[in-house]
Amino acid sequence: MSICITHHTVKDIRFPTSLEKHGSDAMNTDPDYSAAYIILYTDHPGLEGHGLTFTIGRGNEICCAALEAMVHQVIGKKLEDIVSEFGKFWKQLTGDSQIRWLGPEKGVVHLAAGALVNAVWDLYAKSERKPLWKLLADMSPEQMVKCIDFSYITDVMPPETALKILKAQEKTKKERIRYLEENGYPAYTTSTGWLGYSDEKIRMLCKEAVQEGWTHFKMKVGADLQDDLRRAAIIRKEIGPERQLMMDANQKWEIQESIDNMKELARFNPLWIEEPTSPDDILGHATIARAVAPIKVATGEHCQNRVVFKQLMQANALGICQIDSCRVGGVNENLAIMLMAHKFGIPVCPHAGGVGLCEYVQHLSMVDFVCISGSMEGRVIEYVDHLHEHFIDPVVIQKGRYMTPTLPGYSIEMKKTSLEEYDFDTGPVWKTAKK
Ligand SMILES: C[C@H](O)[C@@H](O)[C@@H](O)[C@H](O)C(=O)O
Ligand SMILES: [Mg+2]
Repeated sequence: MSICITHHTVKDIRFPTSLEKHGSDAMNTDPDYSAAYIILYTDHPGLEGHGLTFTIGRGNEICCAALEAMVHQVIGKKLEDIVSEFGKFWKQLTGDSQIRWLGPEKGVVHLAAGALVNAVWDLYAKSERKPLWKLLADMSPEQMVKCIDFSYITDVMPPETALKILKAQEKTKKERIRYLEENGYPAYTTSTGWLGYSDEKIRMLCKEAVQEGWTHFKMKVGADLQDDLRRAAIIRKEIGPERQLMMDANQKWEIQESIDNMKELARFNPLWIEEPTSPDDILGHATIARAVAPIKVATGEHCQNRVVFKQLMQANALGICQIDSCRVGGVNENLAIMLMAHKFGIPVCPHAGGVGLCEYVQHLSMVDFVCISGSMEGRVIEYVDHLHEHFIDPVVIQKGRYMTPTLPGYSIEMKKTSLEEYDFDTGPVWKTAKK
């Protein structure tokens, strides 16, 4: 079937999550979970590609403007022409000779590229009538390698090495697909530990989450050490010594401060410390990693692109690789990052604290399991319990595990009513709030 992308709509969608401090952390104290949202229409009525990139409020309109500036690259194109040379298309999109000056491959333009690229993948998966993870799982190693732009990473991951890894997993792929469909993929919850929540609320949410079968919990730290120690004690008491506790400082600390604070917090036996300091400080992360071991250093939600991931890995600075579905340029770049993580033996535990990110990243971890690492060992997908009701194909969690998505697409399409109500320009929710 030949499909042509004919036109598009970009929407500035925002949810007032800051009102109840959902999603709050030491750095981001009042996040309004937001999405620069794009719909690609085709010459087949009803067949659309949806994609979004996540921001936390003000500035979402800048991502929308970046999307408008780059969407010409897909309008009028045939889907089959894009996806048959997907890696080449990706390079052309992110390498636009004028827009590239705004990045390259970082910040607003790369966030927007993520939304656009993911919308094309959503359309591709819908046209093949498969959920995205299955579309990728069914690809041959050669086809998957063709989706990747290997620029700047061939010293670590040349296409031949990628092919070798994928071919090695090919033989046992079917067994893993079956296992995944029966058992789902392990997850952790962040929703019990947002920084703006009271001690009572945290205690209550932890009790509930233990009842629901969660085994891994993440808490926010970084605003005040004494508060962190008190809250960690509450959470550890509620979840007991066996369940895992992770900590996230959202870039708050200096290098020495990270080391000193983790010495104190180590008594609660955390599995990892996430984003202790600036996401750009590769050698700083390496220093922290050496000092706080065996506690691991996790980062990625603000990691600009595959090149920075590569250096974090080369510098032994990264213990947990937190890919993000739209911080980098979408599915294609994440395939490259997951391949590098596999080569370095680093578990991929995606970031999903935002709107739509759980819906997105579940597919990526499933592809990692089926095609790349072949393992769930030491791997958990983040889960946050917010805003899933706005999606047509929301995530399904059972006993602290993600169940495999079954509807065609990338699970990111929002309901029409939600897109209308939460539109920052015209939606009733914001008309009242702005008054
Ligand atoms: C502002 C956001 O909620 C962040 O706090 C969130 O993405 C967080 O860093 C996470 O790891 O989930
Ligand atoms: Mg985080």
